[in-house]
Amino acid sequence: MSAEQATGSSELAREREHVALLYARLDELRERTAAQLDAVRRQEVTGTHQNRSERDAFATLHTDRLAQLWAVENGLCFGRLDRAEGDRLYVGRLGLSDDQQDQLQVDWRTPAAQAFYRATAAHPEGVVRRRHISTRGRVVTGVDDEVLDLDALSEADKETLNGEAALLAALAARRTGRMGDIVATIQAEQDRIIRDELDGILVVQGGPGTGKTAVALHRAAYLLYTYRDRLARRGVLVIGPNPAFLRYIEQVLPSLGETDVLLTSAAGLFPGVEATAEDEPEVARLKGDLRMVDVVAAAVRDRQRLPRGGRLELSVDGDDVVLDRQVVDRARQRARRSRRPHNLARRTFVREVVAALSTQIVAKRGAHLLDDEDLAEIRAELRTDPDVREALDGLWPHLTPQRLLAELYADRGALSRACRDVLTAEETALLARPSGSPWTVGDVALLDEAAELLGSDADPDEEEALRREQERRERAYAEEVLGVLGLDGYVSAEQLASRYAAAPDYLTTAERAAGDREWAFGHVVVDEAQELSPMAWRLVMRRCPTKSMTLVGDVAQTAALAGARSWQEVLEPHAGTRWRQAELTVNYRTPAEVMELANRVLAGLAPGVEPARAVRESGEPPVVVAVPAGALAERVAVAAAEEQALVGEGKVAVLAPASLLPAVRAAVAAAVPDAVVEGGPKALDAPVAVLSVRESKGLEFDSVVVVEPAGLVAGSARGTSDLYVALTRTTRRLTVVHAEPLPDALR
Ligand SMILES: Nc1ncnc2c1ncn2[C@@H]1O[C@H](COP(=O)(O)OP(=O)(O)OP(=O)(O)O)[C@@H](O)[C@H]1O
Repeated sequence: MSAEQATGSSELAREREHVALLYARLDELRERTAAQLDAVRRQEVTGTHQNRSERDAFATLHTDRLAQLWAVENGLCFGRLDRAEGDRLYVGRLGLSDDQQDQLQVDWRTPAAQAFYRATAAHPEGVVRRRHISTRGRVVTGVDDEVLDLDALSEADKETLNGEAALLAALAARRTGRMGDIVATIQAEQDRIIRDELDGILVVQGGPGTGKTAVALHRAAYLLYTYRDRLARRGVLVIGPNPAFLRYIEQVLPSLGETDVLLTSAAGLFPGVEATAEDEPEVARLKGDLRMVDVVAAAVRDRQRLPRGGRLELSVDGDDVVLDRQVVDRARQRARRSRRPHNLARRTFVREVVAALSTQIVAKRGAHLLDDEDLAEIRAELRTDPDVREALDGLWPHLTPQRLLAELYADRGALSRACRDVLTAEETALLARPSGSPWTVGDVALLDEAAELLGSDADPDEEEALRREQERRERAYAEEVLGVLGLDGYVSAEQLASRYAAAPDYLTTAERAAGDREWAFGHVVVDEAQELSPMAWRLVMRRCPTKSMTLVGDVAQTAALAGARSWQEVLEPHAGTRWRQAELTVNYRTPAEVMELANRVLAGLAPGVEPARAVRESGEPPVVVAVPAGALAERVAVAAAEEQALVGEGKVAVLAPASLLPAVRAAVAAAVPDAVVEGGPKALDAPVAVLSVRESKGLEFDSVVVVEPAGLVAGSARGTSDLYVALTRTTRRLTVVHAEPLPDALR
C-alpha cells in the first residue's frame, strides 16, 4: 500500500465514522417522532372541538416530520467544507444536531452551505477544501476533494487529496426512468438560480440538458425551506408538460424532504376536469389564442336571452301571466349592469322577473285584498313554480363552465354567434364537435376563463339553502356542547359555532389547493414553460396573484403552435418589463459528439441562440443508417434491439414522426418482447419505449433511435424544434435511421 492510499483509506475511515454517527442520530429522531405520533394518536378522541383540532394538527406535524426523516435515507450526508477558520461543516439533506445542540451537519439549503456549491479557487468564500462524500446505502464508498486554497492547506492535509470529480460520476450513471436529485453536485450557475429571491417572476432560459428541470425542483425545495412561513400555508404549484413527465420528476421533491407541493400538468389545472384528449395542432393553436377571451365572453352573453317569439305565457297556480320581451330585457339590463359574474347576476335577473310577474298576479287578485305577507308568499310561489323555473332557465340559465363550453361546441348556431366578428368561418368550424366529446388540454384554459365570467359553481339558491342548513347544524351542535360543559351563559352558541366554522381542516396544503380553483399559491414553478399558450398563461397568472414565479424553458424547443417564441412576448401582457431572466449554459446530459450534430439544427432554428456547452464526451459518435423506404420500420426495430443489448439495464427510446408511429410501434413490438410502444407513464419503466417527440419532452434515455428526421421536420410547423428535441434526449448513444434524404443540417 502506498502512502497516498494509506491516507486515502484513513480519510475514508474517518468519514465512515462520522456518517455512521449521523445515521444513528437519524434513527434516534425517527424513533422519537414515531413515539410522539403514537402518543398523540392514542389520546382520547373526546373533548372539545378545539382539543380535537389541536390533536389533529400535532398528528399532521409529526407525520410530516416522519415522512421527511424517511425521505433523506439515501445520501443523507454528501459533503464537507473545511473552512479557513479551521472548522469543518458537513452538508447534507437535512440539518442534524445532537442532544447538546452541537451541529452534526447543516441542511444544503442553509446560507452556510452555499459555499459548498459556489466556492471556486478564484473566489474561495473562506473554504480551504471541499470534500464530496459518496455513499451506497449507509456506507461511505469514496471521498473526493477539491482544494480551493492551496496556501491554507497544511503539509499533512495536502497529502490527503483524492481525485475524481463527483459530478462526472453522477452524469455517467445509467438512467433509471426517474429523475434523481442533484443536491450533491449542484453547479455554481445553477445554485445562483436556486437561491434567487422569492419575489417576482424569474425566467430561466437554457438549452437542452442544462438542468432546468433539476434547478426548478431544487429551487422549490429551497424556497419552501427558506420562506417556510410564507409558503407552507399557500403551497407551491409545479406545472409540467404531461403525466409521464410528472411521473419522471415526482420523486425528486419528496427526496428533498418537501411534501407541500402540488405537481400537475396543464391538463389538470382545472379542478374536477381531467383533460385526456389532444386537439389537432391547428385547433390547439386557436384555443390558445387570446381572441378566445372574446369568444368565451360572447358565449356567456349569448346565454342571457330574450323570449323567443317575443313573449312567454305561463300559468302560475291558476293565474295566467305573461313574460314579454320588454320585461325580460329590463331584467337583463339590470342584471348585466350589476357587473357581477353570470351566475351571481342571475339573482338580480330572477328578482326582477319575479317582481314583474308578481305585479301581474297582484293586479289580478286585487291589490287591496293583499298584505305584505301575501305578497311575499306570491313571490316564493313564483320562484318555485316549475313553469317559471323552466322559463328562467331558458332565459338566464345557471351555468357551469363545463356546460357552457360543451353546449357551445355542440351547437353550430351558438358557436357562430359567439365567434362572429372575432374568428373567421373556417376557424369557427374548427371548434365544432359533438356533445359528449372528452375534454382536451386546450379546453382547460377556456374552462377557467368561463369560470371567471360565470362565478361560483353552485346554484345560488342551493348554496344559500346549504349554508343555512350548515349553520343550523353548527348551532345545534354548539348548544349541545354548551349544555354538556355547563358553559351556558359564559359563551353563546353563536360564538362557539363560529369558532367551529373557522377551524382548519386537516388536509395538507397541496390537497386543499388541488380541489380549489380559486386557491392562490405562494409560488408557481412552470417547467417547459415555452409550451404554454397565451390563454394558458392567463390561467397560470390567476393561480398566483402575487406573481412569485419561476418559469423554466427553452424557446428553441417550442413544439406547440401557440407556444412561445420569446419570453418578452409571453410576459408582456402580465408583467410588462417587471421580470428577470437567468441563463443556464452547460449541458449535463448530451455528450459533445451528439451536440455537434444537434447544434447544426439549432443554428437553422434559432440563429441568435448560443448553444449550451456539453460538459463531457462519450467517445461514441452518432450512427446514421440509410435504408430503402420499405425497410424503415424493420431496421428501426433491429436498431432498438441492438441498443437494448448494448445499454443493458439502461433505457432506450425510439422517437418517430407521428405518421410513422403505427408502423414503427408494430415492428418494435414484434422484435423486442418487453418494449412499451405507447406513450404515458408506463413508458418510463420500459427498457425500450416508442414515443412521439412530444411524449419524450423533458425526458432522457441512455440510447435514442431517431426515426426519419425529414419526417419530423415536415410533421408540423415547429418540426425543426421537434428534431432538435429528439436529438438531445440521449445521455450516451444516438442512432439516426432514415429512408428519405436527411435534412440539410444533418448531412
Ligand atoms: N449539477 C448537476 N449534477 C448532476 N446532474 C445534473 C446536474 N445538473 C443537471 N444534471 C442532470 O442533467 C440531466 C438534464 O437535466 P434536466 O432534465 O433538468 O435538463 P433540462 O434543462 O430540463 O433539459 P430539457 O430542456 O432538455 O428537458 C439530468 O439527468 C440531470 O439530473
